[in-house]
Amino acid sequence: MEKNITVILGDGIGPEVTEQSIKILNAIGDQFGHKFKYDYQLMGAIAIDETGNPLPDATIESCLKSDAVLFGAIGHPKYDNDPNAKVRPEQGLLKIRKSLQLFANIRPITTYSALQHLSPLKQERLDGADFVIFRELTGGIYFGEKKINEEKTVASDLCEYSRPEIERIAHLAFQYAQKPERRKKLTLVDKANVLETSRLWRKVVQEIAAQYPDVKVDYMFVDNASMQIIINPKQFDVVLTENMFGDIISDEASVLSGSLGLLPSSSVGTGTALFEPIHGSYPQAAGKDIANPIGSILSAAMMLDYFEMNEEATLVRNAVAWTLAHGFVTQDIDAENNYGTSVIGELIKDFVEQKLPADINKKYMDLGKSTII
Ligand SMILES: NC(=O)C1=CN([C@@H]2O[C@H](COP(=O)(O)OP(=O)(O)OC[C@H]3O[C@@H](n4cnc5c(N)ncnc54)[C@H](O)[C@@H]3O)[C@@H](O)[C@H]2O)C=CC1
Ligand SMILES: CC(C)CC(=O)C(=O)O
Ligand SMILES: [Mg+2]
Repeated sequence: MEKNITVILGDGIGPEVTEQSIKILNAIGDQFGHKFKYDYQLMGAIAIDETGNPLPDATIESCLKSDAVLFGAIGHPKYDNDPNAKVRPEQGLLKIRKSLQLFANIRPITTYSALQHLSPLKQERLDGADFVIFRELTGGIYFGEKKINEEKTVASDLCEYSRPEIERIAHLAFQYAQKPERRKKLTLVDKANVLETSRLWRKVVQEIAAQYPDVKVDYMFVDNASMQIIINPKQFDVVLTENMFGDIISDEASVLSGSLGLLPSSSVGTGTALFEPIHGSYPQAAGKDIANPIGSILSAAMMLDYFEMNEEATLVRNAVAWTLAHGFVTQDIDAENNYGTSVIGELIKDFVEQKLPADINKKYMDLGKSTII
């Protein structure tokens, strides 16, 4: 198969984690006879520096023509620390999501037995926790009208949702909950005791639920959900929620996995799908070869699933699980015994290429690691 992929490296650690995913996609291509063609485009602070625009038209044009988009991260402290900045990297990200109508951001929360010692939770609470967050991505407070008065003393951000915006992601989430591998449970996370938008979400979800009688639905306020994710994560199967709540609770849920650097996502809608790790540009780590590339690599695996290359995706996920189980981890997972971003990427690539254990042993013993395959 041949696939055209728009690659947006972005800012901070975006380029170095995405580079690992490209290595692995190329290895998958060689192994399975696929051709992945990449078109590199700009977005974020780097795009502002080079063109004055956080999302140049050329980037959107490339995305619209491609089979999928692989994205790293955007964001730079020079904008984060300047509340008066007129143009910001994040505007590029919001605009690409809107332009490609990526209304559903799917964030699987996976736990790895090899990493459970990292969690502050008791193991029995965590063992087997596995849920998927369906985060609405093109509506809500991130997209509502923004205002600030002339004196800069009062500001507001409008949170607005329409029935069709809720319906389309709710159907996707219910259909996902019906999959054979799921536990047929959907939890709507909202703040319906306070917010009118949340009451609309509840009403619409209650109506739609009737079309999915095999899926058990429950409703949870976001403040309680934030606590339940930590104390009883196994109760969740599919979590459906609005844009900002989904953004926040998914970063929180990454603690169950062991690091924000581990979690991938896919964003889907009516056009080209986009795949990105859930983390940001982690500017403190940029260029240091210390960031965890696994969130990006697993996003590439989600892209392979989207291309219906399921065997290929499974191989990448197995490779990731293998590295974690054998202690090949970055410093966010183990502060004392760790490897660089590029070594982890290289090792996952070697696994995908099914290099002989003896070859892998030699290579990684040279790096000072003795427990191999
Ligand atoms: N999708 C995107 O492009 C996103 C961009 N941002 C932007 O990123 C910039 C930094 O934002 P932060 O709030 O610091 O969030 P962040 O996600 O970049 O980093 C938060 C913390 O998570 C950890 N972390 C994140 N990614 C990691 C990785 N791959 N490996 C190991 N540890 C990792 C680090 O401890 C880091 O300090 C800001 O400009 C923000 O606007 C934030 C979130 C998403
Ligand atoms: C930078 C924001 C616009 C987005 C974000 O935090 C996210 O999508 O996870
Ligand atoms: Mg976020």
